Amino acid sequence: MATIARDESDYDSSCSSLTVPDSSRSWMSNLSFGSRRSSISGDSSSSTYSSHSHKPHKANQAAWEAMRRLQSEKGPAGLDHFRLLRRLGSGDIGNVYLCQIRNPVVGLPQSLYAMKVVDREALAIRKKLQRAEMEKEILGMLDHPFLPTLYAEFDASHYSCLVIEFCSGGDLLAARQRQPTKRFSISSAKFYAAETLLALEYLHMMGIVYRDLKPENVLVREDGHIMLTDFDLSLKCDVVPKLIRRKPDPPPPSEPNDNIQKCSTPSCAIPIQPVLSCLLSSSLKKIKPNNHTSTTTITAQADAEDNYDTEMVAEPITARSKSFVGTHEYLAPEVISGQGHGSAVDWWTFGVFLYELLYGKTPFKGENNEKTLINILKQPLSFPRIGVSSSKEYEEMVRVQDLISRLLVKNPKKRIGSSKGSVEIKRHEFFKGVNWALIRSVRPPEVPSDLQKVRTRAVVPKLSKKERDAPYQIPQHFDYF
Ligand SMILES: Nc1ncnc2c1ncn2[C@@H]1O[C@H](COP(=O)(O)OP(=O)(O)OP(=O)(O)O)[C@@H](O)[C@H]1O
Repeated sequence: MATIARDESDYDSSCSSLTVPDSSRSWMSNLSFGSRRSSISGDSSSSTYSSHSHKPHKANQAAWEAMRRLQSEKGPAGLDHFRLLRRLGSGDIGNVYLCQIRNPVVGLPQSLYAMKVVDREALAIRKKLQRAEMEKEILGMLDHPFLPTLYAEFDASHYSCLVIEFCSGGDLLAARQRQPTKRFSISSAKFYAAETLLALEYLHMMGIVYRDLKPENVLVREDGHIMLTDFDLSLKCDVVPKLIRRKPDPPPPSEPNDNIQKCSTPSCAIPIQPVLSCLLSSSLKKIKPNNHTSTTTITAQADAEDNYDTEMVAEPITARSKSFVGTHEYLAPEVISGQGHGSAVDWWTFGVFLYELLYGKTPFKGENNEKTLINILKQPLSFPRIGVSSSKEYEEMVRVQDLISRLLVKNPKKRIGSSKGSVEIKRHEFFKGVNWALIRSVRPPEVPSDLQKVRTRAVVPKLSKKERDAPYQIPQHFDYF
């Protein structure tokens, strides 16, 4: 599905992007689409770039160590330190290449990296340079098992190069299409959705609204775990983490699907106690999410004295944007209507994503993009009938449909996750039993086999020997226009 990119506005003062709104909203007539579902965007940013030199959870990685040693021995990384092996893919703002360090440090295994190369001059002409800048800034902030590590970034001529983690397993769209029924089993969908939810949770805690969730943007690592990629449509905002004290969950209702409009937040939740000032405060350092376990740890702490649970909520609820960004089939109603949107768009797209993983299609797809958008605004949610093989599977299906129904609520204020973020969603019955802290140690539904890797290699275009051996490898073939 094609990403849609429109120059409109992110107008909230708490956001790092401020541009002039496009009042014409004539996007329907001038979009172009490739084989991937493309995204729509219109962001800008003037924020400063954060350091990416400290990545605690990557500290033991050979790829990280090799890069660190390269830089300590040869100085700042540059294009001549890398050999580009093949093109992995292209998107709206750049090409991504598989690459290696040219003369690797002796004793360290040769690691593979992905290098995203964007042509700054071409992007400036297309007024998309700020999208690339935003992506670079966000990548520099990330340190999470399900998000990419930025190993190095440098400019070469008018190209900007980002060296990030390479995922050998392709994306979740391709993985879904490889399934005999073109859809995942409930347990596989739960696994991928749970890891994706943790990635979104971390992003929201960092004040980043992702805005372009779709299976194409969820890559599969060599070990079968996921990596959410592509941040050029993301919105960066301030976030105020809070600790909430709430009574433990009541026993589950007998009919989980009986009232989809009912808020999943237990009515016994007590008022929010703001205890943390902002992301930059020193107090936050104690809880800054270096990985997905930190939230869980805090959430699990029970207040033994009065029987309340304490949980941390860091949802950027004040984020506001009027940009028309995303991918048609995944757009939230509030994005289409242009009324202004915030972090709840990610929970809408999470619902569409879960639906697509399970049913092999998105819920509101029409004959064309215009009809899709009308369906998103007007059509009630419905689920196709699919066969289940046991009563346990049937119950799982009821639970997941209930969760999707709560995510795909057209009014963003009534959508699950809109006020407390991921904690509300993680608490839903569908995810009961998921070990959030240890999910990265769970065996994934598929671990990309060697055969798959060979297949991937066969379909990505190879660079010529001359191109591979040339000392400077500034790519010549950007298909921007
Ligand atoms: N880390 C990675 N490992 C393997 N392949 C990757 C990696 N990053 C990107 N790719 C491949 O490159 C393609 C383009 O990358 P990406 O989506 O980041 O580009 P983009 O220009 O931002 O795209 P979009 O038009 O969606 O904004 C992806 O579809 C994917 O196939």
